[in-house]
Amino acid sequence: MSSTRTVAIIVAAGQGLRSGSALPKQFAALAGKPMLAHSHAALAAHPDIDSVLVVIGAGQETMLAEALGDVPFVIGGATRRESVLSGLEALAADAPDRVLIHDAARPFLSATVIDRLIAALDAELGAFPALPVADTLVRDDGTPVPRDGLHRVQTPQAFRFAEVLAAHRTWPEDAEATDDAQMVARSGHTVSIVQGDPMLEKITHPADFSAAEARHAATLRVRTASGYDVHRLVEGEELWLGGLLIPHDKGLSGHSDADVALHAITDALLGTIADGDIGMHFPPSDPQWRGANSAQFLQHAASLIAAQGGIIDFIDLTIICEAPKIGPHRAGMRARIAELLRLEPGQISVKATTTERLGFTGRGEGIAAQAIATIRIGTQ
Ligand SMILES: Nc1ccn([C@@H]2O[C@H](COP(=O)(O)OP(=O)(O)OP(=O)(O)O)[C@@H](O)[C@H]2O)c(=O)n1
Ligand SMILES: C[C@](O)(CO)[C@H](O)COP(=O)(O)O
Repeated sequence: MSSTRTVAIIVAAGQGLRSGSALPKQFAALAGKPMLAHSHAALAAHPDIDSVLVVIGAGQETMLAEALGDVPFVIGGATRRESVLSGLEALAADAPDRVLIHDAARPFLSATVIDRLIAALDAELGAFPALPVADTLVRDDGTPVPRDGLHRVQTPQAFRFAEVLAAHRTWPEDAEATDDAQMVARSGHTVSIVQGDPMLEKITHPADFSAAEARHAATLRVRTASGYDVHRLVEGEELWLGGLLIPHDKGLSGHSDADVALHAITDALLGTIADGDIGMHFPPSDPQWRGANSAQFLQHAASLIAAQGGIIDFIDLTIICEAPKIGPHRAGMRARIAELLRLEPGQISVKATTTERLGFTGRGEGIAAQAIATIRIGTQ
């Protein structure tokens, strides 16, 4: 194990005014979680990064806690440069060897880019990712600007800690600097370029959100999983099925409301992320789930998928019973399940079959349900 200590700073103290977002953009939802949570997870999970410090604006503490829970943070300043300096100064008392400085506004950070930066730091004082300019460049009056050797600069930017701190501390107040690499370079140090990543595009304007969602969706892979459940039909119980209370002479019995259809879908969703089954998340032995509305089980499974950046594409549910007739309730079930999963009814299929009076369903002793869930999710 290396004795070199590397810390990451994420600057997230901006207001995101150009983004048109109701929340400061770094806390706005993107691909199922707050934008900041994406790069924080990537940095925190990297084996060469020892810790992550977030720099937020004054008054953004609650939004940070909602986005990431209890994580180390400091308060930044009125400009990006001031926010970076706040982060560096907070680390200075117990200075790491190396620091990566990253914009929260660049959410999709891969381990590969971090690897490239860390490798470059073995030989250089600093390194940053960049992409060559591919478009023709012109000035306002249409005069072409030669694009040879021009790059679009991204973050994280990686430095030996002492050098970047000194560059920030000595930077003239009135001098302009749009990133940290140019500050270190102007102190006379070599800062090298590593290959950037189109996924690291900065989110600045309103249209950047949908473009980022589309870039993220293109990286996802399809997964399917099935769920199956059975509950006993008894007299004296309400019948909850597919999220609806259905008039019937019997109801399903179980520890919760026994909505066998929602249970099958919940298990199918959990299956797509290989996260056990409904009994593991909501043990029948736990009294808090006695009589519980199964909608919360379904929504919990959906939230686990969203937390991994997954997208639910389709649910196919089959209810197996002799009675009640499902046809009259099909549209209501599709609408309710769609509402609970924040999908469109067109993404929910509800089918029903009898077993020709055979077996426990045929004798009306119970209802069975099976579901297949299809989602898209990242592979990392
Ligand atoms: N005072 C500031 C300003 C910006 N940033 C951070 O620097 C990154 C890049 O800045 P930018 O995209 O310009 O974000 P905002 O300043 O929030 O955007 P706007 O200028 O539209 O308000 C963002 O992660 C942002 O949160 C910061 O930490 N402190
Ligand atoms: C640091 C940066 O992301 C590198 O491209 C960029 O300079 C930030 O600029 P902003 O004007 O603070 O958004």
